[in-house]
Amino acid sequence: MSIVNGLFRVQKLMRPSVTLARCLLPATGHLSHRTISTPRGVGHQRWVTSVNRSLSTKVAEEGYHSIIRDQEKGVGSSDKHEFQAETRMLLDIVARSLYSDKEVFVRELVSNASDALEKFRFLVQSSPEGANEYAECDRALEIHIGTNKQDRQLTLQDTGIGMTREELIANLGTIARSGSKHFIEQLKESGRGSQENVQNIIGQFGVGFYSAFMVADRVDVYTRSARTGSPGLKWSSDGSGTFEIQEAEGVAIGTKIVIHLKADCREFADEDRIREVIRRYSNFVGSPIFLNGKQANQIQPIWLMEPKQVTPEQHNEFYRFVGNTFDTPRFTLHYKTDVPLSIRALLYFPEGKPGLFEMSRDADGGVALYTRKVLIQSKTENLLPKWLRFLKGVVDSEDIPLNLSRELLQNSSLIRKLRIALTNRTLRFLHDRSQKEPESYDKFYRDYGLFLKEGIVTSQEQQEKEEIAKLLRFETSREPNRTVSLPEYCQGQAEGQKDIYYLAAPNRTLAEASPYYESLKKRGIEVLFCYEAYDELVLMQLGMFLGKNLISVEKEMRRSDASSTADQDGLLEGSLLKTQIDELLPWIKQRLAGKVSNVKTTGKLDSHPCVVTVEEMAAARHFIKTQSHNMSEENRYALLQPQFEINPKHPIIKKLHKLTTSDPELAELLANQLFSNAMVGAGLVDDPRMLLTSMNDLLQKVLDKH
Ligand SMILES: Nc1ncnc2c1ncn2[C@@H]1O[C@H](COP(=O)(O)OP(=O)(O)OP(=O)(O)O)[C@@H](O)[C@H]1O
Repeated sequence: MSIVNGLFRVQKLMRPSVTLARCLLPATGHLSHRTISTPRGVGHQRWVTSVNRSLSTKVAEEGYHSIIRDQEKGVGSSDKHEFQAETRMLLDIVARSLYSDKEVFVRELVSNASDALEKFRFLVQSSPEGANEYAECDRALEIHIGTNKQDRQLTLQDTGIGMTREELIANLGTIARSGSKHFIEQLKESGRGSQENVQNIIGQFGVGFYSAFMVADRVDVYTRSARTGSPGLKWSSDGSGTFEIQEAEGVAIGTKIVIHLKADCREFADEDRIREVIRRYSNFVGSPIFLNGKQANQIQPIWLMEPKQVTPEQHNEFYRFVGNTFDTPRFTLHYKTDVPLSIRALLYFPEGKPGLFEMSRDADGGVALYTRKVLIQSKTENLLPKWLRFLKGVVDSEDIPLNLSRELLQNSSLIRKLRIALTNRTLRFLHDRSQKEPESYDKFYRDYGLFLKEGIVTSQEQQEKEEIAKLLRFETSREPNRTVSLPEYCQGQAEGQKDIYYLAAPNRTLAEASPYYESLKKRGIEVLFCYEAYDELVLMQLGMFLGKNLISVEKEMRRSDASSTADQDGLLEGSLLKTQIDELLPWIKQRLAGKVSNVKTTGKLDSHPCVVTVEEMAAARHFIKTQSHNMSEENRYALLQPQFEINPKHPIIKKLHKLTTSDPELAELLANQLFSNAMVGAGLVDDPRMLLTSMNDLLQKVLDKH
């Protein structure tokens, strides 16, 4: 008590501008040796810092500091409100949940308290009228937690922004939180699902304030907004369907949450249990957390430490804190630079595979932006490109002015510069990992390769696309079970090979048997095999790499006319004669009218009778898979413009030529079947069952003769 009184006395002695500066300081009370600009000007910093230091030392010496008092009391009548329907549903599920990690409610409430402190710090900082608009700006920004075993109570109190009556109704009566919204949506989709399902979803999103009802019979919230002249308020609910609000006296600025614990959750009234939970999830919260009067968190900004001095344990803890996660980081990128911008970055690559939620482009990024230890925004959009949304961590840049508004942050050229620098550094780091830890990198690539591909497709800069592309890996025609990068492929190219060839197929066997690959195989040219859906679209989007064109094998086949001219001259041994070809091509074209745009011969096939080529095979396949379902066959062919290429040396084609005169009906069935087969081979038929009827007609006709 005496220390607390002493503390306030010293604060009162400070001049107003100094006390304001005190609340602008990073709540850590740690020392910044730089001068921070405040709305009231620059200059008192060193003095304030030293006062702060002596105050915190004093607190530390005496070891006890608590603001929790049992002094709040509701006065007058109370208003009854109903929770929004979705909130009721959420509360209902949360209360009945057997979720084993109930302790996460502490993390959620501490995180809300910390947000409330940061919001206050930020508002005062960015508002020139800060000192007038807000009351008691000189109060210390802290979080206090009190346990009371006897009454089975847990209390969390912060000195942050607090809430007005309207805010109370909106914030604690409806679902504002994006995570909770997703939670409800998922739940609706899974038709409420099994208990296990519900638990997984809660674990994935967290449900914010409402998670308190996992452990509470009743929750009382006392709050007073920091805006000058705001009244104290009490919010109370048992989490069933309604909540009550009334005015209250004895309420300090900020928010105090009193949790009346359920009988089977009495463990959370135990100091040691809560200390353990704080250590696990909230150790690095940027403001001091006092548990029963003793500081319980570390609040050391480890991203500002020398990278070599941070232990793996510290990284693990910090990663769990910033990432809201249970795993450990697989890679850690911790670096600092002053050119071209001042950057202190600590970025983690998650160990776990990305969940469905992270895969969605709607998912938030996981990197917080600080400037000189002051949090500007926890999930800063645009700080990294969307495709790097799986990264967790912190970026601190002294070049970001303290009073830059969050809206301005979205479009700031500074943020753009930061993004470019961070992206380049991350790419360089991954490239390094691929060289120094190829096995770990390959595993990362298996888990997160899709994000890299998204980066190539979404990036606007060819140079950036190519930098990302260096990280891709493909098996090639040369050797099974071994992947190569694009630079390695280029190094292995024969002199004079101008292009990079790729082939999309579901697996190696189909790739090797592809008719489009036959001629390149004969020429001994290495081809990248793409087994993943979208790979070919990614390479098509990439277009070029190190000045070489990326060409699909289908395109290569279609574009080379030279050899087919040779065919048409009848130069190839065992081929149909030119006169026969001249008869056959128009005949086929007529029989396949409405389906093919052109029929020609090719010298690039050996064991296959024919293929279909289209202008851009990857785009065509994507179109067939995603958009062609409601389209007539006629329109589909009109859009695809397939070119039918036949092999004039192949026995079936030679036979076809004969049949055009000896048995035109059978010849027509055969031509149609060959075309349909080629369309299947090209991956341009979404359901091959369509072919069965015509195939049976053909078989029947052939078997008639026997
Ligand atoms: N201690 C607090 N002080 C002031 N406002 C609070 C406090 N706790 C909660 N709130 C308000 O209630 C709102 C709802 O809280 P909840 O935890 O459900 O979601 P959230 O914190 O907004 O979610 P998210 O973490 O996704 O941003 C908060 O956005 C905040 O405005």
